[in-house]
Amino acid sequence: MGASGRMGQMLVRLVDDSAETTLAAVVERAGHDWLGRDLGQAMGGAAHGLVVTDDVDGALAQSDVVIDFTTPAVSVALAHRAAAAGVAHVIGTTGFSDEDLAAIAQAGQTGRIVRAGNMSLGVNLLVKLTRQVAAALGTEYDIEIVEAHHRHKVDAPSGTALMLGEAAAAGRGVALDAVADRARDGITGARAQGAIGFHAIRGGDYIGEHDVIFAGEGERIVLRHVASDRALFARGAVRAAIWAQSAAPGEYSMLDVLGL
Ligand SMILES: NC(=O)C1=CN([C@@H]2O[C@H](COP(=O)(O)OP(=O)(O)OC[C@H]3O[C@@H](n4cnc5c(N)ncnc54)[C@H](OP(=O)(O)O)[C@@H]3O)[C@@H](O)[C@H]2O)C=CC1
Ligand SMILES: O=C(O)C1=N[C@H](C(=O)O)C[C@H](O)C1
Repeated sequence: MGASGRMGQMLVRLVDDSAETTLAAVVERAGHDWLGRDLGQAMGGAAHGLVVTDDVDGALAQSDVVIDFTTPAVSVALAHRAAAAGVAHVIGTTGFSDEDLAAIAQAGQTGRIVRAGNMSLGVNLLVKLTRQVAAALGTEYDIEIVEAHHRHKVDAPSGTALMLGEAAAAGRGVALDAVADRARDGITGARAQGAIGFHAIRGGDYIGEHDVIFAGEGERIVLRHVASDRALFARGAVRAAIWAQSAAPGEYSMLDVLGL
């Protein structure tokens, strides 16, 4: 789903190159200029043999799993269509509202869904570490999450930053919504003890960088992940797609896939 996108094109190459996977169909939005064209030629290379389509249900009928890095509205609708078709759904999309997440959870009652704001092993390990460090340190250590992404990214904080924030809040035994501080500007007053701050840098070609800072008196601990190749996320998504084949209905995360 979203074959022409930054992640979509990465996934096409990876699925084609893997001995464990076969690309069954490629979908783009109605009106897209790739529709009706050979996929390989649309990507600027040799003919592939698959034609890009906007027929979602036709594509699902030919597939065991759909990998989806698109937009929240597309992913929410697809979660229900994939569940109805008995097709597993790997969701990499970020920027969901609470209502979107509830709708995806509902689809996960009958469908098999793996959803993660970051599909990399390193970030999911960082999620575990963040929870541990937050649990070990008291609220005298201020938690700030700083993320940097390319200029085209449309959502903030990033899905990864929110995963890290959720982990930090869980480590402290609080709800993220109760402590998140997502926008500081002007005379904000002093920092509230226990707040978890979020900061988003957007520019150039950053692929994705995340720091979780625990700032105390006389010391700072910084947990950092730097993605230097987008293929990292695609590899995680393909791993999730294979894992989902043997999963029972439910909504899973990459922690489940990776056994973390
Ligand atoms: N979980 C993870 O590990 C990662 C998650 N992401 C997330 O994945 C999402 C996509 O990122 P990225 O690839 O950079 O974004 P892009 O904008 O490059 O790709 C999104 C693609 O989805 C297509 N699309 C839009 N609407 C539809 C539709 N109705 N049907 C089919 N395709 C559609 C877009 O087409 P068009 O442009 O023509 O509208 C575009 O090709 C973002 O939410 C991002 O945050 C990204 C990297 C890693
Ligand atoms: O939009 C991106 O590019 C990325 N999005 C994900 C996010 O929102 O965290 C994952 C990765 O950082 C790249």
